[in-house]
Amino acid sequence: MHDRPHLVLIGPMGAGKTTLGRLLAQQMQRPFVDLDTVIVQAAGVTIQLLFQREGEQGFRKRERAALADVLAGPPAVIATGGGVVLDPDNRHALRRHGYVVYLRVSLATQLHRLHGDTSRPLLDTPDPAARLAALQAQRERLYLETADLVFDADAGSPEALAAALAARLNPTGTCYA
Ligand SMILES: Nc1ncnc2c1ncn2[C@@H]1O[C@H](COP(=O)(O)OP(=O)(O)O)[C@@H](O)[C@H]1O
Ligand SMILES: O=C(O)C1=C[C@@H](OP(=O)(O)O)[C@@H](O)[C@H](O)C1
Ligand SMILES: [Mg+2]
Repeated sequence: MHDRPHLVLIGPMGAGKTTLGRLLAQQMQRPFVDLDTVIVQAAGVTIQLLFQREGEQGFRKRERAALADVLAGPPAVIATGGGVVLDPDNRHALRRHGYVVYLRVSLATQLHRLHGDTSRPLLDTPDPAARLAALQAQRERLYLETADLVFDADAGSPEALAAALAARLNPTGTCYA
């Protein structure tokens, strides 16, 4: 058994973690786990409601617990939420149990992909572009220090990007290079 069994996607909102993760898991014949979905299923309410009721802090607590559970489970392709790297214990756990890929995209791509989205409470603001830029300024360093591989996910269909990323990984989900 590989000692870092999971393939983990990190990166900002709109990078395509959920979309590419699902496709990659199919391609690699591994289970797909979306961390936000695990949190929502455990809580029984949406992420917007969790933020309303418990604040971002409450959401982060649930996110930390969900991540620990998922990392202790069977080898999977895991799509995280954009803020998972804020917690130092999460960063450590991700690197210990997974091969971590940072999906890098431009601010313009994020804005384009997330236009009209109402499911992300952090974007419920008059100026989503400024919010995304501020989040990236805070988090980019954390994505880079956590990642084993940085993958440019800015252009191309989800299918083409998933195939290109899979081509850079061997069957255990670690990098050839
Ligand atoms: N390569 C892509 N090209 C165009 N649209 C994409 C691509 N990847 C994802 N999307 C779209 O962008 C939005 C955000 O994708 P999602 O996978 O939810 O990102 P994340 O999980 O990183 O926030 C979704 O509507 C998705 O369909
Ligand atoms: O960047 C963030 O802090 C968040 C990203 C979201 O996931 P995606 O990155 O999949 O959109 C979700 O976890 C929550 O709304 C908070
Ligand atoms: Mg997602």
